[in-house]
Amino acid sequence: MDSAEPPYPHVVETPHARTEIERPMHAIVAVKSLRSAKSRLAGELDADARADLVLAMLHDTLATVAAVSAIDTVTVVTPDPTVAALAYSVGVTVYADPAPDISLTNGASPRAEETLNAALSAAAADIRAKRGVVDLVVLQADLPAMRPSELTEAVAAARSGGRSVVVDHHGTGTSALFACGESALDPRFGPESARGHANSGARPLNGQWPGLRTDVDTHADLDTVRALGVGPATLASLTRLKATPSNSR
Ligand SMILES: Nc1nc2c(ncn2[C@@H]2O[C@H](COP(=O)(O)OP(=O)(O)OP(=O)(O)O)[C@@H](O)[C@H]2O)c(=O)[nH]1
Ligand SMILES: C=C(OP(=O)(O)O)C(=O)O
Repeated sequence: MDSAEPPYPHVVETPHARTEIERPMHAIVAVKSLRSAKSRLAGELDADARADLVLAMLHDTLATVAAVSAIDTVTVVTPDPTVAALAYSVGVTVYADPAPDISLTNGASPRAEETLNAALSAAAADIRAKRGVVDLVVLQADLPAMRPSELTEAVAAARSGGRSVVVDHHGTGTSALFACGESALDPRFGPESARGHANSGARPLNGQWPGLRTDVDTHADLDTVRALGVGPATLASLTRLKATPSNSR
């Protein structure tokens, strides 16, 4: 981020004219246990550094979502008490990640994406059981360069109906999955999820949304979001990481 810029240029409320027929939109953000988070960065960052970065990116992602008036509420689904504490501290609802149903996996350990998709489906069902037919968006938790204007535009495009997907910057993953109206969420996160969502009927959304499309899994992704400009929590975390000799690149 250019030091001449204001500290958090992307958290500026974006104007959104709510029409009478619009349903409330609820965001769901999943975060796994900090102990196992960001394993693809394990070669360069130790567990404490990865946890610090995950919390910082979550903080910035939630701040951006909070600045989008088209999104009414946010639920963080997580089994992790530290993540839950952060979510509570910024006024977000927490849905405790249900334990994986081993009976569905014949007693074998479920694959990572099975537990993620099960957690997302359970959170979505809980929200709709409590609030009726509402529009839903699952957002990645690691979108530190996302701007409110990008998310506002994506929400507007998704409102035209059904299930839709924001494909990530690699073209293979999913940054956001929308389920509007009566549509089931039917999450298919995991490897090649962009194709999984499109093949199951989700409409890919078009838009110049580099921040929204850049979730962070690798050091190359970190370089990309740095170049786009990250929020203050992520910037501070990256500064702390740089200051730790064992984590320098
Ligand atoms: N609540 C919940 N969130 C999950 C689960 N599995 C993954 N997630 C979250 O879903 C998002 C994408 O998950 P992954 O790409 O598998 O995990 P990651 O920590 O981002 O990165 P890697 O460990 O490198 O795969 C991240 O925000 C994860 O924290 C789960 O079982 N429960
Ligand atoms: C799980 C996904 O995200 P990631 O890029 O973090 O693996 C996905 O895109 O479906």
